[in-house]
Amino acid sequence: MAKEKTHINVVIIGHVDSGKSTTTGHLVYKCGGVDPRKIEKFEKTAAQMGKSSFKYAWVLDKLKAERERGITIDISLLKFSTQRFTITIIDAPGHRDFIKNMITGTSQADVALLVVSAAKGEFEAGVSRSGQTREHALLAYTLGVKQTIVCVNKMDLTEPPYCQKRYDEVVRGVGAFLKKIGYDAAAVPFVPISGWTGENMVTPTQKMPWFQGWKVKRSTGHSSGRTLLEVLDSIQPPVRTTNKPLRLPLQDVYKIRGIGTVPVGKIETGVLKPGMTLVFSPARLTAEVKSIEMHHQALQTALPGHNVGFNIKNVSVKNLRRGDVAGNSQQDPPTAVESFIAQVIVLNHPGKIKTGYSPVLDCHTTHVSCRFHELKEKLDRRSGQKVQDLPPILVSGDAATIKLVPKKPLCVESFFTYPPLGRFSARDLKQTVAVGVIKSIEKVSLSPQKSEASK
Ligand SMILES: Nc1nc2c(ncn2[C@@H]2O[C@H](COP(=O)(O)OP(=O)(O)OP(=O)(O)O)[C@@H](O)[C@H]2O)c(=O)[nH]1
Repeated sequence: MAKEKTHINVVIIGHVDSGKSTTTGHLVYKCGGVDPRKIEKFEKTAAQMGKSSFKYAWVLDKLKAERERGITIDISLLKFSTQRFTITIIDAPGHRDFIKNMITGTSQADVALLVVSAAKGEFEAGVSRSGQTREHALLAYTLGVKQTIVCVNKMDLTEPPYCQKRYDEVVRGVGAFLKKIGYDAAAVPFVPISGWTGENMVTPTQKMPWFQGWKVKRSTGHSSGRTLLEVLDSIQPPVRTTNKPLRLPLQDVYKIRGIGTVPVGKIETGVLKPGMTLVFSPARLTAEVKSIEMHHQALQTALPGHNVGFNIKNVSVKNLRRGDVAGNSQQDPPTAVESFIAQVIVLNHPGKIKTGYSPVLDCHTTHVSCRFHELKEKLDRRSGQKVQDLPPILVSGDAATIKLVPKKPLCVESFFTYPPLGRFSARDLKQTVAVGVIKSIEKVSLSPQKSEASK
């Protein structure tokens, strides 16, 4: 039996219309992740509607519609295999509520594929102050997505087509702000492609002889790739924490005909098995796991990194929601927090931040408004050393230790104990105003409610 390939979650991010859906749909199609008959059907329908350029983008949307009809219990929409990995493309968020969905999807990812258009004016729009290219890269970094690959897309639309000068210009622009955010620019590969024509996606292109591949620095030495597929295959397998207690932030909860309540999400730490009794926090519910599925296959042991759907007994779908965290009732079960202490960096807030400020915090899959209860100390941004006790205000660029109090029930963890549940970004005025790492939590001292049946 062939050794099972490592499982990797990839989230596709980038400015509106940069080509995320087209590139994703075309890549999965070329890697055999989509039934060719489906593409033919999409091609015919798209042509009839005069939208033939949308045929690959529809792959994503149609499969999403399938899922929403409740005919599958896992969220992993698109799966395909490369030489080394089984890759799940995490739900590419639609237009509505984009940032929230993008953050939730990103918080589940091991790798971010940042799609940047090289077409005239489109790159510039994406990196402008109102553009999403920069904000998405910042959110991916903050939410702990360790590896990023930049697809320089729409190379067929540069002037002249497949122009090296334009590619170099985009690489310089994006590399500069990735470095500013904190990425090790030498470890971020760039790949010129056309998501529409398929150039340089899975086979080397003749149209860009000037591109001989990208050497990336890895802890295991250097690896390189020329096509998008080769670069995806060169990523560093993520370190999975199986030796910690279970933490599974819910991405969504479905009611599946003939099965019952099915929460879905990515296992961040620990393992999930049928028969386990779970605690859900802050819902304060307990329930037994009946079955687990990933990519339509039943699992007896689900591991960190796995995007799973699992069926639970005696809990109604309306009592659980995105942002609840599942854990093992026998091993450090998750609980809600009264408050938590975090190290926060203020990014681009137009005014002055004082005690009482209450932005929305995005942490793992949850979005909850939290009050800046006490500005405990101002820190030197580089060294982290204290420079002032109880600063009266904070402005852009300041770093501080802050006590935060959630305005609604919230389950988060210290970064040291459970890293994926211990980092957050704060949003206000429709932009990311701060990022933070949780140093300690004060737990709510309540025992979890029994499941409905045992009441
Ligand atoms: N010529 C050309 N057009 C492309 C390419 N990639 C995408 N497009 C077109 O650009 C438009 C937007 O593509 P999408 O894939 O929907 O972009 P997106 O980033 O998913 O868009 P949103 O989900 O709305 O943010 C469509 O008309 C695509 O056909 C490309 O490589 N070359």
